[in-house]
Amino acid sequence: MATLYSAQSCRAYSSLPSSSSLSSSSMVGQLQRIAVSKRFLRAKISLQSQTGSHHNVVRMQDGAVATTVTPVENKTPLNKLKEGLTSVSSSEELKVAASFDDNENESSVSITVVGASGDLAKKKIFPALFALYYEDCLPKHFTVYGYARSKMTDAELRNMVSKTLTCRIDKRENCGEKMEEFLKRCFYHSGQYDSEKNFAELDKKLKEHEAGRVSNRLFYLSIPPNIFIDAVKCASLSASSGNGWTRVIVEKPFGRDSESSAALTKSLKQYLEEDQIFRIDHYLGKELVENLSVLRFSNLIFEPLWSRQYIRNVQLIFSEDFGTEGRGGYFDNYGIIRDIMQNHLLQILALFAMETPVSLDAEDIRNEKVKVLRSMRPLQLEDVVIGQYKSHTKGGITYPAYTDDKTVPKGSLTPTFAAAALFINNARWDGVPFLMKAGKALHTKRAEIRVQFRHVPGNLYNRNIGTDLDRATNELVIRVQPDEAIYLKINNKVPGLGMRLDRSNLNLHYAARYSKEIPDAYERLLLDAIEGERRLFIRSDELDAAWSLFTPLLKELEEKKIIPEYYPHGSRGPVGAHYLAARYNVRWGDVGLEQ
Ligand SMILES: NC(=O)C1=CN([C@@H]2O[C@H](COP(=O)(O)OP(=O)(O)OC[C@H]3O[C@@H](n4cnc5c(N)ncnc54)[C@H](OP(=O)(O)O)[C@@H]3O)[C@@H](O)[C@H]2O)C=CC1
Ligand SMILES: O=C1O[C@H](COP(=O)(O)O)[C@@H](O)[C@H](O)[C@H]1O
Repeated sequence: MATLYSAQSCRAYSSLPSSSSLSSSSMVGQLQRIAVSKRFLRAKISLQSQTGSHHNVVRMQDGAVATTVTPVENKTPLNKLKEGLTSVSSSEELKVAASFDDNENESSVSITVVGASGDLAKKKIFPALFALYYEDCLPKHFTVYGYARSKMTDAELRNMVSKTLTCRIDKRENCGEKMEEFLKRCFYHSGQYDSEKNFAELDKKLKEHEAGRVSNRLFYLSIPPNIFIDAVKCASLSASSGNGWTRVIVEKPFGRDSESSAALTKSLKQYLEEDQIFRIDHYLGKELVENLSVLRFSNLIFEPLWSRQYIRNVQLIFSEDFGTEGRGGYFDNYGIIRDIMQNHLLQILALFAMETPVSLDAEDIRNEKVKVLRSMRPLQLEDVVIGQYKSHTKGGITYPAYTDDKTVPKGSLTPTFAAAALFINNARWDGVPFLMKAGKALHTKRAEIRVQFRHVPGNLYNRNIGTDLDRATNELVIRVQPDEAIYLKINNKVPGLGMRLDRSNLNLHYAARYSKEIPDAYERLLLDAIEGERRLFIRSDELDAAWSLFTPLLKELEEKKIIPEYYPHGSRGPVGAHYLAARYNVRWGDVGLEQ
């Protein structure tokens, strides 16, 4: 099957044929297509000399070729491409007089991982940067700096990082060599997070690497939230770029309620403009979450069904089969509602439920998402069930309770499980329950979106289905992880002379359909931040709206000291979740024989 549009890997575009100037008639369609799908464009921009100037050529995966017009100084290639595209009119002869390569050669990107000695940096950020390097997605002149208080030499940082780098299963070619090359571009600077002097030293080192080129700087704050502002202040005052862009990726948690989140935003904005702040929610970078809009907006069969008219309920389910394990100190201050629901699941909900955006531009999409969030009613206590895992012995092994974690205060009431019913009070979704369920130390690790459709009115085959009409409900399942898949449960005739129906799956199983390994969410998001693409990052008004929904509930839970329902480590979680769903006439789709 042919692949439509856009490159999936930067690497696939590294060698492009020469192209001469192209006429508008052949180009306009292609340019429009690039314009509408520019977010998906991961095409390598090839720079070719033509009559003394330089000509920018982009080849789409389906072989289409497009050229772009003069870029603007000091922009990343993708932005330059966007700039070029918007200035093309349908009647124009596309003559290109651009010089991307000069800009490319003159600009550099320095990525500083603040908190480089930490868990997230080792587990996710350095491996994602390497994967981008391996895929030729990083700019020609880039440098990675680790920054933390721990004392380390460059060699020690490289040694630490090298232990976490992996090669793609489908691309082992030259991987060792690439790792060596990547590690040579990694450096370390030890400093305090609240020391302008230490950041000024970093600035000096960055300048040496930038060697007089336009300097673009990305700071990834991979540190505990209580030191975000110190680090932002020092980075901004002492180490921001003098002639290029400076961007800061901020990790969650973005506060713990409306007030603290607003205070964080206010403090960040003392040092940064909103468009420099990239609030990361790594679930938005997951492949199947990214695909949600494609599925809905580019297939005729789904969009007409996407409303209260046909959808009975939507379920957003997150479960982990391990406990807080070492992160109990952090977790106890937040709990599962803040850790997973208020951000990851709510973001998926907003993307799922939004109206068709004007375009795929970041602001158009975020405008629609924020409308969904603002149309929702804040959660009430009766809409929620909370739980906490207790110790459980199985097969001679004893699994600890949440409160057995030494970093968790004894008697903590922090929920490690929650189920909630949310409603969107707009014309499309009025009355449709959006049920969320999130938990740690459950029986399985999974994240999925389940869409249960209404029963077929006057179904001719009701007799063959039996009394339990729920068993015949069409259900669309988007399995975000693991083993990514999209499947649709349909009723089907069991082959044979009789008339017996069963429920079968139309199944798009990614491992069977696509040979390419799925990139980690952090790869996509880091690349977006480098390219200045904000679509998958949280805007401050989205964040405010998200906190408004959860803050009253969180306060009430804490003030009233609501006792969670205890569930055994490794179980399916509290039964209360089933009663909650039943109140809205819903059965959780992940429970039962066939899932
Ligand atoms: N780990 C994960 O899976 C996830 C993490 N996050 C978020 O990412 C950020 C980083 O997480 P993670 O790597 O786990 O964090 P860590 O606790 O590992 O902290 C990162 C680094 O920050 C420094 N640090 C830790 N505590 C303090 C402190 N009290 N004061 C000053 N410096 C401190 C340490 O470096 P040094 O001592 O060398 O200065 C440490 O190596 C956090 O905001 C977290 O909430 C988000 C999603 C998942
Ligand atoms: O943000 C978080 O996400 C992880 C789960 O991420 P995943 O990509 O592994 O599904 C979760 O374990 C952690 O508690 C939370 O802070």
